[in-house]
Amino acid sequence: MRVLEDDLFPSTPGKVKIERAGTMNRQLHRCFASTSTMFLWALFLVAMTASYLSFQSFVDTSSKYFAASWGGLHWERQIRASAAPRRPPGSADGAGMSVLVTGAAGFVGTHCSLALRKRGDGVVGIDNFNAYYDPSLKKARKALLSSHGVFVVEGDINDGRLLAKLFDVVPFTHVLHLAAQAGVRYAMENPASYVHSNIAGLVTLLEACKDADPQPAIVWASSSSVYGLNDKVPFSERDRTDQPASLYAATKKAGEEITHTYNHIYGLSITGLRFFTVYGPWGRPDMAYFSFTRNILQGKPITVYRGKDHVDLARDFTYIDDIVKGCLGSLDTAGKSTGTGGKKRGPAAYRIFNLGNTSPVTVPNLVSILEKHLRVKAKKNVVEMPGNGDVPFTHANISLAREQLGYKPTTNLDVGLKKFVKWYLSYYGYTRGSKNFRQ
Ligand SMILES: O=C(O)[C@H]1O[C@H](OP(=O)(O)OP(=O)(O)OC[C@H]2O[C@@H](n3ccc(=O)[nH]c3=O)[C@H](O)[C@@H]2O)[C@H](O)[C@@H](O)[C@@H]1O
Repeated sequence: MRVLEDDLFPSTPGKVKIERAGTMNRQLHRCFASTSTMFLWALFLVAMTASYLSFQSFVDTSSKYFAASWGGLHWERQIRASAAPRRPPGSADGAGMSVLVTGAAGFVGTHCSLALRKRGDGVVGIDNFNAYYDPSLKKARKALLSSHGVFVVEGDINDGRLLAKLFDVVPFTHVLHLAAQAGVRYAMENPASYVHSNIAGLVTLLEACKDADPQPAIVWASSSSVYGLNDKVPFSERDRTDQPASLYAATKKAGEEITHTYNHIYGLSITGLRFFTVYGPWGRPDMAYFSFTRNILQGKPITVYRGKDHVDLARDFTYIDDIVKGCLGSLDTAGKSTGTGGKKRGPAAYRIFNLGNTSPVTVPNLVSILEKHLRVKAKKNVVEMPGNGDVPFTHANISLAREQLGYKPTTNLDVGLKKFVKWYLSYYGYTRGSKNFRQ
């Protein structure tokens, strides 16, 4: 109390100087005292920050290893159970296969996994549930798979440790590789995601496959988009594919070259499937038939692209059940991989097939069919096709797949879209007139 008063109010004017000097001393002293206090506080704060940061990095690192959504005895038991074939003993088509399906919670992945499971093959799925489109649809597909005894691991094909672990737990006979960054036009928005999934992810997967013992046979999804600016119709596997029109197409084409390398060096059996605009129930919301349906029902306009000189765009739209038959046919006829321990022991099959419908339909016709099944007129904005990677038309020649896989598409666009619309209305809970959507 005294010090405080002294400092603030000198007792006699004559002593001001002396007192001031004394005060200054005290102030200096206090100043030094407060500087050292500040220094101590600063030191304390630095120490706190450092320990916080190192704790954070420990949390980050440890979460990679300890909080991963995979691993452990229970997890391994689930994987083994899901991978075990359950074909009836003595069935004509052998013991059944164990298939690792990548992108299992995707559109084609879900349908193929279910079909394999239903005929008694073992299936384990892997999917990263990314947010390219509504992940709740992917979760719903996962729940559907789970109700049929198919286990889906939440993980990324770029995670080499996870893949190695999966091959450690199960000697998969086949890999059906469908995980990819899909979509032609989105490649201009997010090019890196295509490199990440379709190039880096593919290589990580192939590395795991070539290291696996036994090596699995691989069937994977390429795309009709590899034909790019090819204008010779219908597209045959022998046609040129060196003029991609989008980065998406370029990454799929790169995938064909990369898989060839792994076939050549390591003896991996490879089948690449060029899918032609696949559609159907549980489909992808980013695709035109799906987003058109949503907009038409909500009374919103749709944008219909048109080619140069007012030519309509056309696609060889292929129904999902036909694609599933092509995928299973490819798995059934895939020759074995020949390598072991990362070493090739002999030549292995390298195949590429078109899986299309062989009857292209124009986009305005697609819209008319949807209008018919939805019983709602579309509000159409017709605009010239922007230069965003689209190609004017696709048309598959499927003679190779017919010969070697017994592939024969049976569903036309009218029938297929009717089935899609039925699924769409049941899934999103639309009751006609009430516009009661759940999206
Ligand atoms: O088969 C393939 O290779 C590809 O098929 C589809 O790609 P795409 O044929 O472009 O399918 P959609 O995006 O559904 O487009 C279909 C047609 O509708 C047109 N479209 C699309 C969107 C739109 O708003 N308006 C419109 O007229 C497109 O130009 C195209 O002609 C898939 O999205 C790709 O992942 C796949 O690899």
